[in-house]
Amino acid sequence: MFQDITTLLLDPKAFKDTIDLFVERYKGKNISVVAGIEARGFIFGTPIALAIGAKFVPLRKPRKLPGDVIFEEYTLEYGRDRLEMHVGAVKPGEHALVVDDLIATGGTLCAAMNLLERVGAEVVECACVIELPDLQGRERLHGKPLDQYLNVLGASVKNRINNHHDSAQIVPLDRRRHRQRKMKFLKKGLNPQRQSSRSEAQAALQKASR
Ligand SMILES: O=P(O)(O)OC[C@H]1O[C@H](OP(=O)(O)OP(=O)(O)O)[C@H](O)[C@@H]1O
Ligand SMILES: Nc1ncnc2[nH]cnc12
Repeated sequence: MFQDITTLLLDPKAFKDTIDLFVERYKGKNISVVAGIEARGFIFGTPIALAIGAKFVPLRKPRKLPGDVIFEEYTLEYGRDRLEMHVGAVKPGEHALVVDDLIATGGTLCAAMNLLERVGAEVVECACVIELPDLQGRERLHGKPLDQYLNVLGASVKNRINNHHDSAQIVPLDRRRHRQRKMKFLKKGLNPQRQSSRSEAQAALQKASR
């Protein structure tokens, strides 16, 4: 199922509640960097960074950042991708929080942590709104705690949001929508500039369209 966070964003009170819950946890914890993962990690990461007085460092998909970058490649549920970070954005010894909307296989968060650790930063925690526990993404976090504030399986915080904000339910979209998105991703893999090889992407496309 594709887990969609845009319903949460439609309700300003619920969105603010969610951000506040992260801020309560991280304020005063000596975190100087919030690293947000493109694209949905930017939505949650920037307000958290502003509220705790940390700088915001975007971790972006290939060829988006204008300066010199270091990068990490990783595998997703369907295909491969790559995250990039500007050289010099994070200094050795800094304390970092990684923020994304969702952890599935953990490949994306693992790549983000590797980038930060390669430049000598310490990753304090990874913060997400949703966890898909069946995919066991936690196991790829190098032992770093995952802090999740709106667990789709019904953690207390999700209940707080869902009980108080009728329009803010996080809803799984139907399988057709998820499949369409997956096909779109795999088609992008047919572009030789992307990380997936042409033959890998074609094989995956055939499998997905069965
Ligand atoms: O735990 P993982 O298996 O690595 O998957 C989680 C990642 O997948 C989604 O992003 P996606 O790669 O679809 O990119 P997008 O947000 O730019 O659409 C999501 O926003 C996470 O970043
Ligand atoms: N099931 C899912 N829903 C939303 N985003 C995702 N990214 C990876 N898997 C996902």
